Amino acid sequence: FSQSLLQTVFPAEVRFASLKFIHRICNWFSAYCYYDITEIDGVNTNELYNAVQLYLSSSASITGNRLSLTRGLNSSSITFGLSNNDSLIDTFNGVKVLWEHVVIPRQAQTFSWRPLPEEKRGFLLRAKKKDKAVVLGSYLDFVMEKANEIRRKNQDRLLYTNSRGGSLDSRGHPWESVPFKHPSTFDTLAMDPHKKAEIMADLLDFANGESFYQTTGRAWKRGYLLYGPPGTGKSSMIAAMANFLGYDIYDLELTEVHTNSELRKLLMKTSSKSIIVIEDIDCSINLTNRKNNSTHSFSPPGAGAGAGSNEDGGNTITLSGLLNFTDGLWSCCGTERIFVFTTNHIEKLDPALLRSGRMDMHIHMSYCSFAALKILLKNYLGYDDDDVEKQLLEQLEQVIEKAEMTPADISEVLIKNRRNKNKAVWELLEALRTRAERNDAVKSSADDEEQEKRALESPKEAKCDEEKESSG
Ligand SMILES: Nc1ncnc2c1ncn2[C@@H]1O[C@H](COP(=O)(O)OP(=O)(O)OP(=O)(O)O)[C@@H](O)[C@H]1O
Repeated sequence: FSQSLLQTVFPAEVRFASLKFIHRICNWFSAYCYYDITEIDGVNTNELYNAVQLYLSSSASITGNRLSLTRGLNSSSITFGLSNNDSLIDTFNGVKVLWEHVVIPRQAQTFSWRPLPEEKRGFLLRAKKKDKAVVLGSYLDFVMEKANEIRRKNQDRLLYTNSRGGSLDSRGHPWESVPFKHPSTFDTLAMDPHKKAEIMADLLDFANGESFYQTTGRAWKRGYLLYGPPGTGKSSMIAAMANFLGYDIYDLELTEVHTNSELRKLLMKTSSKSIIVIEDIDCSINLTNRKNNSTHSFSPPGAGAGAGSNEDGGNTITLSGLLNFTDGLWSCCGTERIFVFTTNHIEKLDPALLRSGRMDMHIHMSYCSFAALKILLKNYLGYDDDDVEKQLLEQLEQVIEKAEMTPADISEVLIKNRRNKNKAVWELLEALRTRAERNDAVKSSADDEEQEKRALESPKEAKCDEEKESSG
């Protein structure tokens, strides 16, 4: 009765104005301010809504009692989220804020050009008025940043390769991609633990070094040169680096790139937080010494003898083009990028590539050491130090260096007998011994040859010395 009386006595405009007035007074005295972050902002999806949802998924997974679980397309992990109309308190730099996930049914008659979700979703952020500056100034930026990080971690990373002959795909992109699923990690990588720790620390320093690179005025990039015999784990190391940092990999096939400008365009289309790899750099292009080549140009194998005459016109990549790719102004079109070159023959590389500052870290991937062998025994057979007889372990240690076997060779022996662990270790010892003996034999015959050569040369040398003395 009162409601209908009020409605007849007071017109709608008056009621609306008085409600607004009461609201304003309440707001005036309230210690809090509120922010609405709706899922759809007009007709566009609100990026901030998605970011908040992801950000809260990290805190909700720890503290929430009731969570909504989702798993996105192309993702291998489950994300947690706040349930409908649930709330959660978050703290940032000592400032407490409350997040509420508000979900209300959308009115059926709402008109829109595109189909809208049946529910109207949004986040309500409540903060103290005195903390308004912190919330608007840095908290929301922090939320966006954190969400990007989580998105990168959740999403499967991609392995890119440049398209054949520099052709573009349907989106006009020069890179083709597939999900990157290589299981290699620093735990599975067999190498000296100190070296491994050093590389991991270097990678972490790089990834967390934004302010360092900014204050020193250096481009935020780093170069690694991996060298060593085939099968020592260079590719596995690259995969481990990507898995460790959560970066995408761009596997650059240099033989498919014909000019320096093509190389630059490829670089421009790579994203930040990525590893750009050129494997077997000594085989990819004909890297002869610059001094021997007046045009400073190198043609991919099969590009023809006269290809070096015109930098961008012919089928030519120059060493300077490659160095510009990693070093010059173009290398900075994007941030947080790692360049990795691999080679089996470091001696074949042009000194310009090896000069200090060009490749920041040279990593020698060597034959399997005893420390690396222990990692392989653990990975393949589940053996710890105590599980292998002490004597057997000592025998392995004695021959491993002499045998000069790569981790790939050792893995083969272990895989073959992995159902019979004891047999696997004995067979490995046998293989190591055979290799060590063979290497000893080769070495001693090489020594003999050297001695014979010296003996043949020595009479000549003696004669020379005599002549020198007499003329002196
Ligand atoms: N250091 C290592 N730790 C663990 N596994 C290794 C290691 N080195 C080699 N392997 C094993 O051997 C296989 C071949 O290794 P990988 O391709 O990484 O060697 P590579 O040095 O890149 O060889 P290439 O120079 O021929 O490309 C890998 O699949 C891995 O299983």
